[in-house]
Amino acid sequence: MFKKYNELVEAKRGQVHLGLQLGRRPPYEQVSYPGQTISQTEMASSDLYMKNVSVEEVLAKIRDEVEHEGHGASHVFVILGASGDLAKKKIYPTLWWLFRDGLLPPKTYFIGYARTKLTIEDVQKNCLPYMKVAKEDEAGKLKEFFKLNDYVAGSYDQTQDFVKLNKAIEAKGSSNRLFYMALPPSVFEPVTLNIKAVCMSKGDKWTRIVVEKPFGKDLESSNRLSSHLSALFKEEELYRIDHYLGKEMVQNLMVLRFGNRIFSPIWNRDNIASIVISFKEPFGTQGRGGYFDEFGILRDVMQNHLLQILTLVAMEKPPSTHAEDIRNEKVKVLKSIPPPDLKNVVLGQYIGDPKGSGEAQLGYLDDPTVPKGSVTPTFATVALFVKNERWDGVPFILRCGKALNERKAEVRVQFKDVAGDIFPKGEVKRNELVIRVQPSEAIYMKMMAKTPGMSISCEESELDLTYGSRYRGVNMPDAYERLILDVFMGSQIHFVRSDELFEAWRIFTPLLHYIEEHKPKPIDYVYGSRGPMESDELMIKNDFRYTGSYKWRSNSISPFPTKQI
Ligand SMILES: NC(=O)C1=CN([C@@H]2O[C@H](COP(=O)(O)OP(=O)(O)OC[C@H]3O[C@@H](n4cnc5c(N)ncnc54)[C@H](OP(=O)(O)O)[C@@H]3O)[C@@H](O)[C@H]2O)C=CC1
Ligand SMILES: O=C1O[C@H](COP(=O)(O)O)[C@@H](O)[C@H](O)[C@H]1O
Repeated sequence: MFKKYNELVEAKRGQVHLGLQLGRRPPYEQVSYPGQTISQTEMASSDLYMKNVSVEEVLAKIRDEVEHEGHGASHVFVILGASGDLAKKKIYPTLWWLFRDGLLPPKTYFIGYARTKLTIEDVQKNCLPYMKVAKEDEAGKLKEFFKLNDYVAGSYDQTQDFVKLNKAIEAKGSSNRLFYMALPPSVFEPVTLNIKAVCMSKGDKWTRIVVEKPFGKDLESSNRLSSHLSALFKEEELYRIDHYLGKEMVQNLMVLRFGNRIFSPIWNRDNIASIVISFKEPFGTQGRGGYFDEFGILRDVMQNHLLQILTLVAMEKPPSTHAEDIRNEKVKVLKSIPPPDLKNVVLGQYIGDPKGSGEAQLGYLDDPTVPKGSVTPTFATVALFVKNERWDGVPFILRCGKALNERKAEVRVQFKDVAGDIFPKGEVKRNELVIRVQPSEAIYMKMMAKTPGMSISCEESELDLTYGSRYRGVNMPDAYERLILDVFMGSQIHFVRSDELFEAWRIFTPLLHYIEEHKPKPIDYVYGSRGPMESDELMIKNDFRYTGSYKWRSNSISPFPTKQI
């Protein structure tokens, strides 16, 4: 296990071009240059990097760590809200997968903390259904994992309970500390205050705080939370998770755009007509309408996941792949986006499908946890504009909804019509580059090709990079696995910085306040449909053409019959 973690650290260190900041990277000697200062690309841990320390100091620190290897823990991961839904469905399973695959640093311990009095056996029982344990092969390893777990029951606002938690952490020895806030936002403030007061790591060990969304409800509440957190912690100690940034195809956007010569010259308003970024889910609120109703689809998905994807699609090339360079570019894009005009907004709410079965028969308002007559949107399409030289006039259409016809998240870049078309009218269709985030990751470029054979007409075809066939058997880690590992390693590339958050709320707050004040009735759409027709109309108005003529033939079936010779 130890070996594997080191291999990963080494592999990541090899990717200096990916700008990863490592929490720890033995052995340093191979890459150090005595007398020189650690530079951005010769990174050590982010905290060391921030202090711009010399190589000699880094070496001394590493030697010290190696000397004390035998004693104490290296890391303690604290799950706050350990009795909750996120903890059992995502955080514990993710820690288990990382542990099972030998990707965690050696001597990592886990401590659950929540008000409910639980034993480790209870925690294990709660999480087991989500941990995907291969029964015979992994039973021993699972035992090992839970042996490294502890649980402390305590309140969120009593400092003496956090003193108890601190004692449990200290019992593991001197360690780096990660606190994962799997908690409702209502207790963020007392919990972070108590961590700062009594649970911070000592000496040269670091503390990192992972914060889950929602990061506020609007610009004002988000700013309040940001000021609270920044008064307690340094920005490099804060990891704001947007789990879409951990998805393979979202991470791939940087490589696709900046690692290919073919895209950069056409990635602009001269060539692109519109860009659609979609999120669709085929189920409704599933009895969690009470929670959802407070936020609605704009806060739940659009203001964070879709806007984050937009920034990666629209940003300029950063000077390097260092986290701060990337996040600077993302912020610049956000600063260029004015709040949406109401004429570019369609809001919907699902109603039951009388012909459907089970949950599909129930509309949003039939959920007993949803307040009567709620006008909270469960679907939204919003066209945004990036007012800069590259994108002026190009609509970025963000579209998301619950209880739709399929599960899908994708980016669809639609190019302009061919100028001076010489083919029969209507035959040539627009090119489209589709980046499918989920399910079944794929990138395909819809393009025109001559119809094979004697024909001289053209037809729609594709360049197809379907991951399932191109990368057969490759393990695709879950978004949380990548992101939690990044926290261990001190890489903030895939985390949201406070100024990104500020801009994201600045863009959406006027619309959110309008909805709260004026309560416009969302358009009904039937459970299991594509959403309101008005959304398609808004897309047409914003220069997205859907022809419905494209037919994809799976690449596993050859359309050409093999000739018998
Ligand atoms: N490598 C691969 O795996 C490949 C897979 N394919 C698959 O082939 C299928 C077709 O691909 P695709 O490009 O992308 O085909 P189309 O251009 O035919 O469809 C594009 C999308 O347009 C949307 N749409 C449907 N009706 C309307 C409408 N009236 N107005 C506006 N939009 C509409 C649909 O999405 P929505 O309902 O979300 O609006 C649809 O998915 C897909 O299932 C795709 O995944 C294609 C190529 C390669
Ligand atoms: O953040 C959220 O995301 C999920 C969808 O995540 P996915 O990885 O399954 O696509 C969504 O269901 C939830 O409402 C939202 O809060």
